[in-house]
Amino acid sequence: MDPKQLAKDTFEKVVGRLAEKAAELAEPPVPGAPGVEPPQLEEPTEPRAPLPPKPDQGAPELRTATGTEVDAKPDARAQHETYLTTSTGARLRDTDHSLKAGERGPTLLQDHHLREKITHFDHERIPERVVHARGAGAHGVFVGYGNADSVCKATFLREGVETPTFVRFSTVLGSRGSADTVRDTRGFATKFYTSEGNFDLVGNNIPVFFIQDGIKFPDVIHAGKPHPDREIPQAQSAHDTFWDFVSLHTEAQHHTMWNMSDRGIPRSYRTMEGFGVHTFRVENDAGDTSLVKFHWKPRLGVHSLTWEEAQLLGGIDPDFHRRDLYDAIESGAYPAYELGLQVFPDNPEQVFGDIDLLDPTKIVPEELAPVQPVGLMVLTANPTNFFAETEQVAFHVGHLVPGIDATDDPLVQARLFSYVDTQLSRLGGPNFNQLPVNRPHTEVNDMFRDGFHQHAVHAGVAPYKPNSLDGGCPFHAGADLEGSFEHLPAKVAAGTKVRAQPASFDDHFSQVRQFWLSMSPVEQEHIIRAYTFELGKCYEQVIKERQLQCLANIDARLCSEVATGLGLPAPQPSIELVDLDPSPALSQVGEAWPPDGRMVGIVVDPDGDLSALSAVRSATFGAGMVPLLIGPHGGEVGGFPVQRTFATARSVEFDAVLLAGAPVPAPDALPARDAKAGAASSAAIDPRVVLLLEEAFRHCKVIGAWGDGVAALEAAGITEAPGVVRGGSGPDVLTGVQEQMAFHRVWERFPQS
Ligand code: HEM
Repeated sequence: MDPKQLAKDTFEKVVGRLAEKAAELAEPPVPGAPGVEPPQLEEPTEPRAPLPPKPDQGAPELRTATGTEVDAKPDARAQHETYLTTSTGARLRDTDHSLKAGERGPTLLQDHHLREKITHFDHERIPERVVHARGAGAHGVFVGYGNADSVCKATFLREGVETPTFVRFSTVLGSRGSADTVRDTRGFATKFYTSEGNFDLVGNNIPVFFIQDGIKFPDVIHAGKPHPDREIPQAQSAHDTFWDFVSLHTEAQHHTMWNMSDRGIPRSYRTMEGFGVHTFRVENDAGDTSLVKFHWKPRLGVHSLTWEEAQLLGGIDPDFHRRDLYDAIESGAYPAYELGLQVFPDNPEQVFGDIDLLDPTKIVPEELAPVQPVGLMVLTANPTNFFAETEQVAFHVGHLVPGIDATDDPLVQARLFSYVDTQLSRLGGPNFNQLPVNRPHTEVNDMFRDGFHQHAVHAGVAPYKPNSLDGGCPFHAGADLEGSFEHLPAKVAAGTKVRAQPASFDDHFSQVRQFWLSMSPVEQEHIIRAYTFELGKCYEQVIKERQLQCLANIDARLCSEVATGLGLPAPQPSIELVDLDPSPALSQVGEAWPPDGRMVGIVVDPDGDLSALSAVRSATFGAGMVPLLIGPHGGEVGGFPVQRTFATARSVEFDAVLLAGAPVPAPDALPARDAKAGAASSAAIDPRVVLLLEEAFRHCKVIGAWGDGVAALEAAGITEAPGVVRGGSGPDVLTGVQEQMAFHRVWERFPQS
């Protein structure tokens, strides 16, 4: 079957089932799901703010990752019952007043409820993750296509097998409360609750890593985190220690180049690729092994913010990515990602051509080894409780299932140690795999006993094997070993114990140059600006000069333009530059993508002509996009709910802006800016709308206007330009807008931001 059709059918199957489930539950239909009519127009559309408390949705196989007895038991504390209890179940009459000796007297030590309540509160926080502290999670389902069988016997990849998943997206450097849209790598960690135990694919949105050996992980993280004396800057790489590290450890240059590209500021978690980074070894039913790299490909394409958008969002909506993921799922615009494999023959050297597959600072270009789709994941439900799920989820690269094994990549080897070690202190003891979000959906019989937060009541007297007291010796004759996990037999290169790495790890620049040469002109421009900004924030001259030397070893123009921006001379390369073939797959520009789940802001004027509004909203829903009405005030306009007001809306939130009217400022509003020559007076249009349009235009978004909306466009100084669709009926304008949105931005209008 045509691979694109297979992905479409699988997506429609999963989403269609959710629509049926929604209908069964007599909930509002899921906008965007195939076959689902646009919602009742008088109903508020998503996202609402603030969202109401979540009702029990009664769909455990899709809603929760666990399906365990803990979830099944009603918990009075979570059910908003009519009475409260202590933690041991005694009913409380009053939780608002402490027990005192008289109304104005001192509080009594006897007040157990006061002490219990405050003590529990005092201990609510756990340590944040040492890296990737800021994150957002979602539940999903993965469906295998079956074509991976020829290389990998893992059951979750078999045709039609459905496996629940939990995904946590994250930034790396910032603390738990930091902003989402900073320039950084994004984590993309997936837990598959397979029938053979949990498989965790703990990846990033960048396919290479800063270091080649995990022993340097504390060093690179110390360099990226805030300076230890002042604890600034937060969630930034634009500071001396980061650039000191990456310019001294030139193996980091490849990852750094990806960070400086648009990949460092994704539009959304929904429009981000994911990479397992390391090479894994897989085995098929016949026992043949191959080497593979895992890729996640978002169904909506790979899209980024502009730098200015990212900065604005840091102030306007620091939760932008978290909110975007949550709202998209709530509104039925389910994020979907295809899992793909690059497959390489297993060979003793573990190389593919000239590329060392054990070096995590190298990619294998897709043009040399295509990414073959093997299944689709659809994120179908938000967590019910952030702490219980997103915060307590514990991923581990060692959570492998039969048919998949790690390789000798020295980075993954250190990771195999690090994750459980950090989780022991983060989650307060050794029993965190009993937490609902971490618990496998298979039976567990691990003979691990006791320890902090032990929830299981283990029966028996012989937690050791073999034994002759607890009825069985499963590892002896007759035991069912079918389907057990085994490390795949791979030859280990024998040698002397050394602290050293192979010579093949020494090339730190050729693939960085390849990335640079694969970018479109506008992407190259963004990269130059990013380096210039970041190095411009460094104080130490020697660090800037050393990084310029690295840039000279990547590309002369890149180096000279950044050097000009810094006011420094551009050095000559210290190595011979190698021109690898560019890899067009690395560029984000040029391909058309479906519009599903895109946010369309519609500016309305309560006093204007609203006749096309209903049809435009329906058509937007019908195309799988989310229309958000932007009005001068809250409440309703033309019978439709206003989701954003001129005070709360900024163009950065929208993928396209439509103008259904030309709202004038309120009579008592501050005077607007001067009218522009040759255009309608901007003073005639609410200045907040003018700002919205100016920004949308500057950020190269598609803009559409009809009726009076055209006058508003002109008031913002926007006339004929690529990506501006004006005139005709509202639905016609939407059709034109939708076609151009397929490319995410109007690239011809760059560079302007
Ligand atoms: C290819 C390189 C790497 C990738 C793709 C990667 C990815 C990730 C991701 C996605 C997370 C967040 C997991 C979550 O959402 O809970 C994470 C956390 C973490 N990583 Fe890595 N990482 C890499 C390298 C390393 C290395 C080399 C080490 C240490 C030797 C390391 C140690 C950690 C630790 C300690 C955490 C926090 C885990 C927790 O508290 O649960 N990582 N990593």
